[in-house]
Amino acid sequence: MTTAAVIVAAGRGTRVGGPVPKQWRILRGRTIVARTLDALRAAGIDRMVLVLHASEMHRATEFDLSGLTAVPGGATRAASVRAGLEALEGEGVTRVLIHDVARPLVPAVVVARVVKALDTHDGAAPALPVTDALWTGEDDIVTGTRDRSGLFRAQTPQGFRYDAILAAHRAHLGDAADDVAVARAAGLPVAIVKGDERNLKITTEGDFARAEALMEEPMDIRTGNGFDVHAFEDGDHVMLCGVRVPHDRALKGHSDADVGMHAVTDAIYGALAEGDIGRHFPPSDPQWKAAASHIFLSHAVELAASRGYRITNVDCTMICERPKVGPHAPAMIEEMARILLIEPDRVSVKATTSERLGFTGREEGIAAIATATLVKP
Ligand SMILES: Nc1ccn([C@@H]2O[C@H](COP(=O)(O)OP(=O)(O)OP(=O)(O)O)[C@@H](O)[C@H]2O)c(=O)n1
Ligand SMILES: C[C@](O)(CO)[C@H](O)COP(=O)(O)O
Repeated sequence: MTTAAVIVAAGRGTRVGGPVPKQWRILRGRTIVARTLDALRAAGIDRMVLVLHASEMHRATEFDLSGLTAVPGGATRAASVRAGLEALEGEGVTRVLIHDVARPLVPAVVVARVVKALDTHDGAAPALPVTDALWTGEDDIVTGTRDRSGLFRAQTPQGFRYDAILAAHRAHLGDAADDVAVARAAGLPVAIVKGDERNLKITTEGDFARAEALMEEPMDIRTGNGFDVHAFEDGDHVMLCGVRVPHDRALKGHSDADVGMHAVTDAIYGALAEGDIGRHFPPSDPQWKAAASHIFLSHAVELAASRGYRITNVDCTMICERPKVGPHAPAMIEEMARILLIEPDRVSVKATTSERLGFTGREEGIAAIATATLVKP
C-alpha cells in the first residue's frame, strides 16, 4: 500500500496580497512551502508531488528532492490538484492525500487519522464542528440566523483511493471548493475525521500572526512509564501487543488481558499525568468486560493528541518464560504503530525471561513494562 501526497501551491494568495504569494513568505525563518513539506514528511509521507505556479517551477530546487516531484499547476485549485494526481499515474500509488500548502502546521496526528480512515473508507477528510452561532447579514445588520448543527469546517489533507479520485477529477468540470466536493460529485462517500485548530489555513494577513503564535509554545517533552501483570488461566492463546499468540494458557483479565498494550497505554497516561487505564475504563464497569485493549490505547493516543502532544516513541518489554515473543514481535510492532498513529520504527517490542525466578519464572503469569515519550513541538 503506497500513500503519496499532492501539495497544491500554485495559488496567488490574493486575499493576503503583498509582493510574493503567501506560500513563499517566511514563517519563523522558513518559507510556508518548506514548512508544509516538512510537516508531511514528519507525518511519514515520503512520496510527494508539489504543484507550483508555472512561473515558480525553478523554486523546486530549494527543497530536498528525494521522493519529491514538482509539476506546474493550473488556473484553479481543482486544475492544480488534477495536475498533481496525473503526475502520480503509473507509480502504483493506492492512496493519495491532497493538501493545501497554506496549512503548514498540520499535526502528524491529523494526517494519521486520515490515513487510518482510508483502511475502511474510499475517502476521508479532517474537519471541526462549527461552534459559533451562524448569521446572515447585510449592510452590517444581522438579517437572520442559521442552524449550526451538522455543519463542519473542512480542512486538508483530504485522502482518497488514488484511482477513484483521479477518475473523479478527470470527470469534473470547472473548479470545486475542495476535493471532497469532487469526490462526492462522483458518488464517492467521504468519512469525517477529527481536524485540529492548529491546522489553520493561512488565508488573510492576520493568519500569519496566528500561525506564529501557535508555533511559539515552548517545546514540552514528557516521558511516562507503565507496568502491568496478568495471571495465566486455562486457554489456548494470549493477546500480546494486539497479536493473538497461540499458547497452552490464556491471560486472565476483565478485558482481553493484553498485558503489553496495557503497559504502553499506562505509559502514555503517565506522561500526561492522567492516571491509568483503571481511571478511564473502570474494571467495575461491565461494558469493558472482554473489551479489546486497542480501545484503551486509542483513547490514550487521542488524549495525547488533544493536548497537542506527539508520541515520538514507545518501548515495551514483556517478562515471561513462554510464549516466545520474538517471532511475533514484527507483527506486534506493526499493530501497535497502527493504533499509536506513528511509524513502526518508533515502536519497540521485546521480551525477557526472569531466569525462572519469581511468578513469571514459575509461569504463573506475564508482566510488562513500558515507557512512552511525548513531545509538544
Ligand atoms: N490555481 C490554484 C489555486 C489555488 N491553489 C492552492 O490551493 C490552496 C487553496 O487555498 P487558498 O487559501 O484559496 O489559496 P490561494 O488560492 O492562493 O488564495 P486566494 O484565494 O486568496 O488567492 C492553496 O494551497 C493554493 O496554493 C493552487 O494550487 N492552484
Ligand atoms: C480545501 C480547503 O482548504 C478546505 O477548507 C479550502 O476549501 C480551500 O481554500 P479556499 O479558501 O476555499 O479556496
